Amino acid sequence: MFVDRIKVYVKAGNGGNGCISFRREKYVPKGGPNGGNGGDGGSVIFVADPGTSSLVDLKFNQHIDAEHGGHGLGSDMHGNRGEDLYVKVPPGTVVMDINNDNYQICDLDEPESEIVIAQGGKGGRGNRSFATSINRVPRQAEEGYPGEELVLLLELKTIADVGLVGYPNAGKSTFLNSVSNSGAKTASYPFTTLNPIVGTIDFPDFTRITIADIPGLVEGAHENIGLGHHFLRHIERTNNLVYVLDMNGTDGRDPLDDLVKLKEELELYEEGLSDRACMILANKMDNPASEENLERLRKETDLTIFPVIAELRDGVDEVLEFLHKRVMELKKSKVKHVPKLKNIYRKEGAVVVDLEADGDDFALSSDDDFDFDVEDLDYDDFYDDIDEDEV
Ligand SMILES: Nc1nc2c(ncn2[C@@H]2O[C@H](COP(=O)(O)OP(=O)(O)OP(=O)(O)O)[C@@H](O)[C@H]2O)c(=O)[nH]1
Ligand SMILES: [Mg+2]
Repeated sequence: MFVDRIKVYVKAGNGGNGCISFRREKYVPKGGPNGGNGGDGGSVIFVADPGTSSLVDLKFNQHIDAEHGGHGLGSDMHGNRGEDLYVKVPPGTVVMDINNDNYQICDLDEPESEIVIAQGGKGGRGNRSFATSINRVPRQAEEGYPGEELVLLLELKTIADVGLVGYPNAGKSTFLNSVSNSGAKTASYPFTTLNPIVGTIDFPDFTRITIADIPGLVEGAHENIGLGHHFLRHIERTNNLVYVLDMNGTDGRDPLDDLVKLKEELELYEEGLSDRACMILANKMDNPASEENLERLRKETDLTIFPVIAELRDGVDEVLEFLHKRVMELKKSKVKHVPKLKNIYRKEGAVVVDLEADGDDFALSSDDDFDFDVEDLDYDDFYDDIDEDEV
């Protein structure tokens, strides 16, 4: 089973209570306070685990509770720290706070990234911690603080470089299987694929692209007809969309008509979504009617069209080459060059920051038009890297 939307209750551990206790020994009748502190409660931590592909390990309405901290004891014994609870979720999981208008707490879109979803409560201090020179016998201790508690909506939004969009039976899974080992089931009936399946393609230059087989769209998908939202959600995060058309026009369909309607569905779900279409995979070109449809299609659209017989792997390499190039170019343009700090010093009262980016040196001075206040800068991290004398 594949689950991509689930509600869970999350509760971090409470801190343990502090203890009130006094040293009592045979020859020490009036011993000092020795009540230990309570241990901190464990936190609930979500981890984006690449080995997890669906939220199926969690049950709807499941309670996810981290361990409480132990209470403090006499003889200065502190309570044990509650253990943190790590919960594996698939990369691409969006975490929302149900009690706060589905406010988005985080988006675990980076594999291996983790976030403390609910912070464990701090342990209370025992009476030993309250002793002062004035009050040597404090009869006072703190209770542990409660751990954070949340009701969450987890939603998985597939992350892939390319998304295959098409009507049921167009041949999306057949294509993906022909180029990757996705193992998507193919069959001659619609809705064979019910969940997004991501195939990975490795290239000889050690780059890789991922292609998601997004289940068949139907008219009205934007209104959630045919589980439309369930499918469309996974297109939101795919930067390159490929329209997969059945050029045969099986079941009385017309590929040109399909193209118009697919575009329409995307736009109705989210304005501008259809701008992400980068090509048309004109499939099932193994039929005489297909050639004629292809000619008509060429006149109707400016998108690059690749005629393909997915079933025979005919033409699929050209498609891969095109997608590979496109994805890599997009990725390259997104790389941010973070400037490297070389030096900070004062010059005539102004703070000057020397930076290096892309092999070029440049300097910023507080005399320049900064849109932040130099005094507000946190230099601590910078100072670690540079010579104290120069500052
Ligand atoms: N003639 C012909 N049939 C094809 C070709 N590619 C796929 N098919 C057939 O079309 C049918 C549907 O293929 P799928 O890959 O399951 O289609 P899909 O788009 O994944 O369909 P859903 O998962 O239902 O959305 C299967 O019977 C395939 O064998 C092709 O190039 N030529
Ligand atoms: Mg399929």
